[in-house]
Amino acid sequence: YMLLPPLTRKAPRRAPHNSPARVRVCVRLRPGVGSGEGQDAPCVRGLDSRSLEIVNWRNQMETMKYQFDAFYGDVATQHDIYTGSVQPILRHLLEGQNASVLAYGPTGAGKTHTMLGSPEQPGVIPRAMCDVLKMSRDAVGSDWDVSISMSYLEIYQEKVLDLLEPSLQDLPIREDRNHHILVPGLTERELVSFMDFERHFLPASRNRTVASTRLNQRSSRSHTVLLVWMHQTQRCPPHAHRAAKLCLIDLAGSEDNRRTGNRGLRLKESGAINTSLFVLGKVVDALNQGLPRVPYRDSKLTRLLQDSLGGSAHSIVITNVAPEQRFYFDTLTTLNFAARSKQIVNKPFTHESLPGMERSWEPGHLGSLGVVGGVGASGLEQRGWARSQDTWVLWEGSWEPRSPGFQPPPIPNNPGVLASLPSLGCNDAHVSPVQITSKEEKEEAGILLIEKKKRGPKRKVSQGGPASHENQAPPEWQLAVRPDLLAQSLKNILALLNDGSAKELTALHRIGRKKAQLIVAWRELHGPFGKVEELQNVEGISAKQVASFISANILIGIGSLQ
Ligand SMILES: Nc1ncnc2c1ncn2[C@@H]1O[C@H](COP(=O)(O)OP(=O)(O)OP(=O)(O)O)[C@@H](O)[C@H]1O
Repeated sequence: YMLLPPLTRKAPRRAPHNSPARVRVCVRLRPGVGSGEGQDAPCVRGLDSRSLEIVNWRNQMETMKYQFDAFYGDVATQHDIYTGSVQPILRHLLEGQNASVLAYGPTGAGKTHTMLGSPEQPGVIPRAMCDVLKMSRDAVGSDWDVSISMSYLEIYQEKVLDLLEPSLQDLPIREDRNHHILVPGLTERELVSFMDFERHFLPASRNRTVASTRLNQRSSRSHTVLLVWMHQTQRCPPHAHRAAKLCLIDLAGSEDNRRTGNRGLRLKESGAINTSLFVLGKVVDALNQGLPRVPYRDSKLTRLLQDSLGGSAHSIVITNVAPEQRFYFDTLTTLNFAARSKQIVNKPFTHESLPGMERSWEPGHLGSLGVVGGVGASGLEQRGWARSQDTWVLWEGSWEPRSPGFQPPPIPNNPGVLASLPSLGCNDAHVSPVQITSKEEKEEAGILLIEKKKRGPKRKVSQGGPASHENQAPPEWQLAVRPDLLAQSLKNILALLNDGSAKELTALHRIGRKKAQLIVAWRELHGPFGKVEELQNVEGISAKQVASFISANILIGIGSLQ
């Protein structure tokens, strides 16, 4: 049963005709590491060739189901992934259309295995190179002359570094008048055979490895992009020319989103990784929903991919996840990220009602709401926004499971949110700096910014948290929820109030068994509620309690919005 209203779901939008191509998303589950006793039960289970479920074994009842374009279980081979999801898009290169393959997921989930593989189990990159080079050989004797070349770069801390020529640092990204994305100065090597490819690619990969030992795990903290160009020229007049680009990308580990207390370089790295991955999610979302604005320019990665994601390009994101229970939280976040524009088959649910503990976290569109959250057996997870001048931070955090009825403290909407979350007992906090400056972007993120001219002296904290939190709240800003989302949330709560059994009603915050019974009795006598506020007509429920009920169920953590 869906307990929290779908605060973050947007009305499905049909992509208009001629709209940019959809980005396909598939999930690959890596086999478990180790065997025998002590081995975790896997937290991810395949249901069919497109669906999977994730199980939190601390509470087996907490299960989420997702549907993607394809799901590859732990027995899937490199060949299965390649022929099932990658090879079909390569033929479009011959038509002069760009393509991209991105491996996404936390460290150790199998991105490099999927993209690169090993000599025994070659991955997407060597297989695609073989096919592309074969296409050029097959063209011999045809009307077209096909040539192949490659560039290899890394995006590290929002800087473009040339791996074929490591002395070239921080290259610019430009767009020509035909909207092709170029990296002036980037080294390009012509390839005739697979041996040529290995000759350039292997030492360049070592460049990356050398840097990683020096720069502390740089390999999983940078995005590596192999660009493969296919140029075709007609042998006979009019000697037409076609160019297509294939981008093969091993993304930085998505778990870097969730580092706590990072300082210095680590914090800078996290920020840069988060910016790119966060914007990538927004780009994929915008393309798949047919939104008029796609925020390619907001990160180096998406800017580089501007002509390879959307438009007439063909793209696939391979989301890698690990089965071990200890990666449950990473896996859940990764799947939620990947599922932003996918259908979530059902919402988190619990079969049993344990008053106050069965609230489940609503997954969905990151940042589409000021703060969302809910209490589940795995604790409480919340997301929110905070602002520091023109930089917004998106934060996420979780609290350990608490006693029934546990409410999170109010979260300050201020730039010090990173520092303050751990002190509030939030043990898995992380932030992602994002530039959100235009009104359009704020609306996209679901943020309504309310500028307050001046706030008076310290106000009372409204949700029972320590008063000191209020000291950290910014004097001039507060966040509110977009009215349409708010209306939708209220509608869903109303539906539950009108249709839920007494037991189901106790799943709502601030509704215990007694109040639930009062509501059901009132409903039987007077018929359904017209609006949530009418709860105050129920004898034994005051207007004040209704206000607190609404804010606890919709705006958990936004203490100032009352
Ligand atoms: N499908 C698979 N079958 C067998 N082994 C796998 C599979 N996927 C990953 N592995 C193994 O798991 C380990 C971690 O995988 P890998 O290095 O590809 O992760 P990653 O996501 O690229 O991590 P990082 O972000 O740190 O680079 C490696 O030893 C790899 O060989």
